[in-house]
Amino acid sequence: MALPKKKLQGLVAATLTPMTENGEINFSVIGRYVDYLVKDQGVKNIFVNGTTGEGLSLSVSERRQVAAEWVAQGKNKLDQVVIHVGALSLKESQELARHAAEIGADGIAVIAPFFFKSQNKDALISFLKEVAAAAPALPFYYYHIPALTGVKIRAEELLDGIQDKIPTFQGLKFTDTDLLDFGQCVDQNHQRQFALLFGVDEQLLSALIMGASGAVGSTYNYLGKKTNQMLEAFEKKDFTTALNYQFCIQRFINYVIKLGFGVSQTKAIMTLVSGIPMGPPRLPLQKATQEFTANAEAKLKSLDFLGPKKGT
Ligand SMILES: CC(=O)N[C@@H]([C@@H](O)[C@H](O)[C@H](O)CO)[C@@H](O)CC(=O)C(=O)O
Repeated sequence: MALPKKKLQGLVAATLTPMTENGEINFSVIGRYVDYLVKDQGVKNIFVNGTTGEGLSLSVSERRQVAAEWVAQGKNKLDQVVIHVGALSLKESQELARHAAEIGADGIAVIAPFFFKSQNKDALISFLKEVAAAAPALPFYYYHIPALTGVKIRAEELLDGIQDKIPTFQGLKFTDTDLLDFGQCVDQNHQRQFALLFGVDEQLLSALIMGASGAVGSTYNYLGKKTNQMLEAFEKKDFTTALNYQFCIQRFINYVIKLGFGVSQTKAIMTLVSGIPMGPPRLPLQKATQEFTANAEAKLKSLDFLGPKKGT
């Protein structure tokens, strides 16, 4: 079994899937997107085809092409490319896992199936195990996001003994505000063998104190640099500075959440901040309004989050 080159840590940007105005995937900007993450945001790990990437709104063929493009464009630039391969169909998920291995991805992640839901931990692990087995040389991450899947099996319960069932298991992407559950995952992970990646950007500092090894999120696409400053202050045990950064990031996220915030709005903000066109989301999501974008821009400016504008 191949182990990861290095444990996944630090910031991981949950990438958006750029689209053209008529709803096709805009592969042509992915190279620029990689450079922007690395050079402007200091983010060298990505999580592709997840929630932010609208992975579950893409066809299997599109998911394969998007994954392949990110891996190709990220070669020698990015540290790790993790592909989300979760699907309602086990066969599709296995196909995507095999494909991720073929193209040279650094890991795969899987969400809990959310139409027919696993009723208990064993059922969920049986599903995850079958997917992981389709890519036996790739590190496997469970993507815990109960608010969207409706699968409420606690992560700490799932983690208990999981490597006996899934030998490639390498960690969790934990997108939930239940810090008791997250803390108990960290507590179990005393040998620090797993990457425990937190997914609620506005609460990252609390998770770092609990022992998160890194974070996967949508805002690291455009607030990666700011968040990296928070991580640096935390590493130096300068908790006052770290908290100031977290509060500043919270002011922005709190503001946009009140306006209505999701993938569509993230596409609008990323277009504004990076100058790279992300295009509209795919239905059933709807494009962010111009009013949202204008308000978000004013807030970014007032917080001094807008660097010099890039040419499009
Ligand atoms: C529900 C949701 O989309 N959560 C985001 C967060 O980054 C979120 O946008 C952020 O914390 C703002 O609330 C990520 O956890 C999602 C993510 O990493 C992904 O795209 O897979």
